Amino acid sequence: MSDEDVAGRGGHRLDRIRLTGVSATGYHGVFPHERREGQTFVADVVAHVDTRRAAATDDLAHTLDYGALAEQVVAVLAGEPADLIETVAERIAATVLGHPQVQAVDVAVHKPQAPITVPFGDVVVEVRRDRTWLPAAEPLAADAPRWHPVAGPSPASAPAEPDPAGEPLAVVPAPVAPAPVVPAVPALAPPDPDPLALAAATTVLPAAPPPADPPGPVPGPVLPEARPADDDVVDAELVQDALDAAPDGPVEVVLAIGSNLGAAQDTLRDAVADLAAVPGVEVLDVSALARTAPVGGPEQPDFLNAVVIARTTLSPRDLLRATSGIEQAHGRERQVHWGPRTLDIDIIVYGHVSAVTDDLELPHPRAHERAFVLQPWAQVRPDAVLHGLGGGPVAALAATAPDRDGVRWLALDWLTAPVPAALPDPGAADDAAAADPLGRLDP
Ligand SMILES: Nc1ncnc2c1ncn2[C@@H]1O[C@H](COP(=O)(O)OP(=O)(O)OP(=O)(O)O)[C@@H](O)[C@H]1O
Ligand SMILES: Nc1nc2c(c(=O)[nH]1)N=C(CO)CN2
Repeated sequence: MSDEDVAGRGGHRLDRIRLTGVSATGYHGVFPHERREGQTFVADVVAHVDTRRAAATDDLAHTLDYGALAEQVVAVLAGEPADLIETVAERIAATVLGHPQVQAVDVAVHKPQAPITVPFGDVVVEVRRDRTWLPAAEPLAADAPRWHPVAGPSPASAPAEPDPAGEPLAVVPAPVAPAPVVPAVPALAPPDPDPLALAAATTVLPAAPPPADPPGPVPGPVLPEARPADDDVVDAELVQDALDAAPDGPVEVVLAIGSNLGAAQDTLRDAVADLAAVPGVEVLDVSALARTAPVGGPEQPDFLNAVVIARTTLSPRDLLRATSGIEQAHGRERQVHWGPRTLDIDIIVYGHVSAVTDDLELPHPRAHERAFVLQPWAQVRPDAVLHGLGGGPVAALAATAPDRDGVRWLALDWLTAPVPAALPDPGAADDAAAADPLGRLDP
């Protein structure tokens, strides 16, 4: 199997969960006797994931449960027959990628009893698939039946029956209940009494059942949509995860907006209006405007930052699409990491959802250490609590954040007040702290 590293966001090597030698009797093969009699198939799986959150919390709910994974692999091996072990490998890869926290997967399917006419040790097909190089087969369906060589699919709950010839059925793969699926990363915080937030946490990322639970009706994996079997144009959009699911009801979200290029205050005002105009987004509150020293990146002008509290019925990823669209409409370019920008919109929290995926991380992974986010947030929601790793009461985090001294001033009426002459270029005057052009709040 490929031993090449898989890089996660930021270029770091992803961690690996390796499961080897999972075996089951399956009915794959092109020959009738293979379909009839079955043989042993063995699979090795390496899931490439970021295990830090699970390790930090020592919580199974934040990683891939290898027990559940093994059951899913067996269900594919012992499931619907395919002619080729290539197809079996793709099905396993698709099933493993159904776990949103898995960024890439290596699968090897061995067929040690393959009908080969010369002595041989093993024959194995190895594939690596990820979210850009997608599997070319369907994943295991949540309600996949076990396979019977004579009768075909049969409900997992049905007892073995004699076959028409009066003989007991020869080989019935072990009943495999659809494996419980570990959610992307469920909320770390205790359930929020706010029914909206709770709905978000439980609907978007359902909590994992405790490992000791007997197999029962559990939600299946969030799977790629069906596609024609021989469609070799693989559409990256087809792989979905829990962050694509719309919530049952409106969810409160916190968005951080920032700008340090062009007419920053006008841009931020427009951004608030643009957000309010997105169908499925209702702006509830907008914080004071902060003038902040740049954190990280090259030398650049001060930022203007604010926080928007909104309510949304969009899925987390649809919300990200909407915010990215607004950034682009305001001429956002990504040339320099943490470089100057006309408009930046970060999703700080989406209800109590916690998730780490390639394109969206919730809560925003750096929010807990950014006074330019925390101070405006605490100003508009003094009792807010940031959940997740490094979280805590927002006001307290703001008071200790490393960049707290860079938050120069806060202006309350920035949405309605005319833009003062001193403001168009936030980076122009370094003595802005002293010469507060709006003279409102002193942080
Ligand atoms: N919570 C989140 N909010 C917004 N973007 C996110 C989030 N989590 C992950 N991303 C991803 O981050 C990518 C890069 O975002 P962006 O260029 O705005 O980063 P940045 O603002 O320069 O840095 P930072 O993420 O540290 O604020 C986005 O395209 C998006 O897919
Ligand atoms: N003061 C300040 N510094 C930053 C900001 C920002 O909005 N304000 N955004 C960054 C990347 O999102 C990096 N650094």
